[in-house]
Amino acid sequence: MEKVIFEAVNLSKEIEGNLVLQNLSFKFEDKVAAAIQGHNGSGKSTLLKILAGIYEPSSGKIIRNTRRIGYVPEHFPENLRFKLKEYLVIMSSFHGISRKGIEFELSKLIDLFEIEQFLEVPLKHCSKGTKQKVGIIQALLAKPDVLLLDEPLTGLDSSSQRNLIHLLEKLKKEVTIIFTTHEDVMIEKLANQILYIEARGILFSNETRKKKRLIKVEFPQKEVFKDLDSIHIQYEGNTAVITVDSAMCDQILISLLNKKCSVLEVREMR
Ligand SMILES: Nc1ncnc2c1ncn2[C@@H]1O[C@H](COP(=O)(O)OP(=O)(O)OP(=O)(O)O)[C@@H](O)[C@H]1O
Repeated sequence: MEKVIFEAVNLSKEIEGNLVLQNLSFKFEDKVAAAIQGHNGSGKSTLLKILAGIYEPSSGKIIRNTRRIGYVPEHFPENLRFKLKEYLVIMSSFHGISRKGIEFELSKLIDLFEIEQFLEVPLKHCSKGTKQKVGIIQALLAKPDVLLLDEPLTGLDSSSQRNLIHLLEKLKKEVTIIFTTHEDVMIEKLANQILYIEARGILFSNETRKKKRLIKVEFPQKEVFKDLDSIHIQYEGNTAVITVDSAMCDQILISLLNKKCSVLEVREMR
């Protein structure tokens, strides 16, 4: 079982007399890539701000079992006079990175996000996509274990969207990513959990796409699977392809090995 990093229990949030979120209960596990979905005004950004600790619930509770949270708001500040690199150096010092460490940390992220050619460009002249990357880099400089992204694809053209999704796919191996979005492509590529908020703030559904693993084994006889009847098994001659929740994988592997099965393949599925 993965560590639970956020748990909401009957969480409600009222802003200026308006009940925005009502009685939400959910969990996010460590290293999840979770999408928060819902119509305009359903409360997605508000929920993200609660996860970030910018807002506290009006009632109910939120348990944050995190070390450090990186939050990237939907809109990067307008009209910043700093040049891109100058701005990131200033942000690094806010995060307590030593002068010596700054160049090293920044160069890794500058390479990863491919923004080398814009380092001396004033931020107010950078494209929306570049500013979005700067926002994420700024959050990553704090070495967060959780990255919260509010509508990261808004305003980006389709190639910048693909580019950013690709980066996030790399990052999700290292860090928990929770994002709000209206873009199906982002959910399809990244999310293994979806939290859906219905209008008027009521949680409509909380669909969890659990991580799955595929196990391929050679088996002596079909009886070895008789205790695994709730698990999806596809037979090909004397090999079987079994789909299991990742959390159950080790336990099932041990049981199959004990029953003289030969394991041919184990891999993560999306
Ligand atoms: N600071 C605030 N003051 C007053 N009302 C607010 C504030 N923040 C949010 N709200 C209200 O809370 C509701 C939810 O807003 P929120 O921005 O969380 O929705 P959202 O789902 O992120 O919307 P969108 O998809 O349009 O970005 C809206 O009705 C909004 O007007």
